[in-house]
Amino acid sequence: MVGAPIPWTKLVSLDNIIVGSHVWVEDPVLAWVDGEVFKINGNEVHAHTTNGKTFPESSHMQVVANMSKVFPKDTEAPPAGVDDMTKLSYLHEPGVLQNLATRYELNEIYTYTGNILIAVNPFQRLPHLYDTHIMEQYKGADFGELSPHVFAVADVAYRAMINEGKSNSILVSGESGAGKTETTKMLMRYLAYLGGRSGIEGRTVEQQVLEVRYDKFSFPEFDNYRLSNPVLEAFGNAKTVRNNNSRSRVCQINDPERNYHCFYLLCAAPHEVYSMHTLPLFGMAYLGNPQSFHYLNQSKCFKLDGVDEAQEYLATRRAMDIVGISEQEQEAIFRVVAAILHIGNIDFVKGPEIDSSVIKDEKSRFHLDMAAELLMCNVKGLENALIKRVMVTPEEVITRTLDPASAIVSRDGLAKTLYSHLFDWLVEKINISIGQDPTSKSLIGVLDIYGFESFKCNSFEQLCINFTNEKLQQHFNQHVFKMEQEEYTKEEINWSYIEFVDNQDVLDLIEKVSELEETMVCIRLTVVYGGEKMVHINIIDGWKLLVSLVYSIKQQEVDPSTGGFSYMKPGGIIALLDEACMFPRSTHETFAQKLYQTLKNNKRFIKPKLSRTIFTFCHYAGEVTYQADYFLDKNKDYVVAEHQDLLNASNCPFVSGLFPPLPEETSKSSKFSSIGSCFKLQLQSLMETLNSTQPHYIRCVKPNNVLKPSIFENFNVIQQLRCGVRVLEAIRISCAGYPTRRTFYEFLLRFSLLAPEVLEGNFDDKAACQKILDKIGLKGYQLGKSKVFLRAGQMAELDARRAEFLRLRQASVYLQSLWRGRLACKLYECIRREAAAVKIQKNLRRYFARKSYTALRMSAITLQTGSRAMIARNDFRLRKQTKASICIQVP
Ligand SMILES: Nc1ncnc2c1ncn2[C@@H]1O[C@H](COP(=O)(O)OP(=O)(O)OP(=O)(O)O)[C@@H](O)[C@H]1O
Repeated sequence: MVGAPIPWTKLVSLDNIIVGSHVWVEDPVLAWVDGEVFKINGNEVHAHTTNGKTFPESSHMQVVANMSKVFPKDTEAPPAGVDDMTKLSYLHEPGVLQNLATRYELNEIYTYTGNILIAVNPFQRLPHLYDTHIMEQYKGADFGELSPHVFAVADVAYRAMINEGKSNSILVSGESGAGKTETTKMLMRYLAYLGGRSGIEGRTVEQQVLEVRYDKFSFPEFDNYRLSNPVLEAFGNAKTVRNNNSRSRVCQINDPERNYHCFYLLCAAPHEVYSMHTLPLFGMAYLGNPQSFHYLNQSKCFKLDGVDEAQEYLATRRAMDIVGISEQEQEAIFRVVAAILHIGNIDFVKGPEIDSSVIKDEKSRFHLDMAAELLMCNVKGLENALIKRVMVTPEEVITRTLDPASAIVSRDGLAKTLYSHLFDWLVEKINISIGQDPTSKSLIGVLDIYGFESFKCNSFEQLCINFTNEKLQQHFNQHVFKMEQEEYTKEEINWSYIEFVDNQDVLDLIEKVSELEETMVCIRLTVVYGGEKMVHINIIDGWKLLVSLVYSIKQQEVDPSTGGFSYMKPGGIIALLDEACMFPRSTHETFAQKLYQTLKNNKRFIKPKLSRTIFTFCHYAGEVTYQADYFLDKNKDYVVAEHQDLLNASNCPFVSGLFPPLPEETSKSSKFSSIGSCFKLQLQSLMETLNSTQPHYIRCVKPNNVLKPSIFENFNVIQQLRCGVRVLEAIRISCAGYPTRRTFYEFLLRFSLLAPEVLEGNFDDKAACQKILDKIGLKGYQLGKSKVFLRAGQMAELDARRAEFLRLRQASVYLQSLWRGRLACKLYECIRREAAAVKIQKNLRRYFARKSYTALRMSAITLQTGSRAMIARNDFRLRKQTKASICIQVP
């Protein structure tokens, strides 16, 4: 189901933002800052934000934001973040950003969004993440059981291939420097580890795996394929700047770019190599200083920091040996490379006839001779192929001369043709050498592809790259949508009304074919125009689109904007471009006019005011303005018949093999084949391959532009999440359905306080969840087999209710505590008084007790004293009487 893009504001219900809510609000410096709402005035939300960076002197500030720009914050999110974005209570941009930033700070560079892996470039080696011990842990582990990792993705793909015999693909994307190549290497290494090391034909599995197939995108001009193999790297990679607006790199480069590495490698090749590989002509390929070649000295950048080109040359030769390129073939390859550089140094001056040219001087002639010798072709033939053209008309064969400017175009055309055929040969050779097992029914494809591009100046290359990304975006949308559906099916919930955003309209704008092309495989039309006969043959043949034009019409009579084919209803830009390319009088201006005229009512097409050659496409990732200036030249991939004949007749079997004779019909009539159409077909084929596989997505994110560790630039990352990495797109799709899922247990843990009675006695988790949701009166949610599925915004609603409940509880607890305090105070007063009374009583009692005791004691003592005195006196009297009687007796 297709619908309009869903704005974020709709995805998270805003009704639940109330005073006291914790929220995210937009910030000009940090993108998003968190805060607490203290006032709501209509649509205005007033919040205290924590914004140390904007106002370092005060950690708190107030902001007023529009309700639509305020998102709820999960105050209960784990401090270390969550390893899967779908575990976030609120799936929105600030939440996702915060989670990635938190994890990045802890060197947790991988995070899942469902099955998609997000890899944030650490810009520092983290060897502990990739050692054999870790590989062993991920081997066979369930997805999601261990921390997110590239190994987990590779493992799933590998298991699916081994256990179910399914083909799998892993799509790695991200902008330049985001870590795609590193990620791809890790994937390859892990797959090689899983595959063991039982080498086939003496090569290890790792060696074989690390040589990637590149049969789908074989235009070296486009940097949209990744080259892990050193051979392809040398021939298909060049140093580029981000704002790469150059034309085909072989003939023209911009400072500070470089041409393809192989040119510099050959210039730096050590002398002894030539003598070691002493094949007759190889010594001639010695080039010396790159500065002396026109194709290299247009830029002042000749060397790459830290790269020893002589060593690289030897490494490339060794890699060529490994992929089975013979010594003779290697020699021929480098002869062609050298010849291209010599061809670039051939200059022309005006010849004696009108509109003719001749070789400029002795120096140019030297380079002409060198080129002819290296290509092993006739020197006069080469000269003629550069300065003359043969016109074949039904009536006669006319030879016409070229002026110096046209001769230079012809020269550069020859150089480009040579290079592109050489590159195609290498791709083919390497693919054969990898040698897929013909009996194998399944594969794992790793696609490392350039991300969406939008520069100041965007040309045909950017259109092709963005076209690719539109295609992959559609594939991604459909895949994520499918995954969602699968989850819903698994949980047995109803999902019929889920919508997602489709970009088919942008794809139509680019690739839609004209109505005639759509319906016919072979069309032959004859139009009488200006009294002359014009035949347009359009053949769609499997993967190859050959557009042939045979005309004997007086060229000036053709309307350049329509080319006379006004009856053919054109489709998208590629069809319009092909049409323009077929007419000699088309210019970039007439092409742009045609676009304005044909696409003026298209919602995705904008004609900037006052512009004559600029047009804007509204891509899924944003608007991109293209300059039509070089579109026609860049789209034409024609092999000039003279060049074709010359090189086919070369005495070098390798060179002549690069230019096999063309089929009879084509050789006569076909001069132009469209890069755009070819690209479209290759892309179609790639999509078919991808559609036959189970895809896995890895999205690489570049956290900063200074390429340093521990720096997380919020705006930079948001931009990538929105456009390049498309994580937010996945989230959007997910938000269109039931973005929040919680297992019954998790749900009860969080929300049972809203209906504590459901937990009394023995209870069933699902029934308890149902009771809670019924009590709250939520509509539109679904209960699956193990999870509660909530619509966008419902989590916020539940949280708001929970927060309200918690606030009420908090308030009543506060009141209770206040009253308890007062009661306690009163009680204390009583106790204090009682204690005082008891103390007084005690003291009095003691006093009286003491007093009576003392009196009693004194009485007793008095009594004791009296009685003791009486006894003593009696005793004394007795003794005295006794003594007296003795005295009386004695005398
Ligand atoms: N997982 C990683 N661990 C450590 N460093 C990394 C990792 N990923 C990327 N890097 C660092 O980032 C740099 C750029 O990464 P890489 O070359 O893979 O980017 P890319 O996306 O392929 O860029 P381009 O498209 O320009 O080729 C690497 O040279 C490396 O220093």
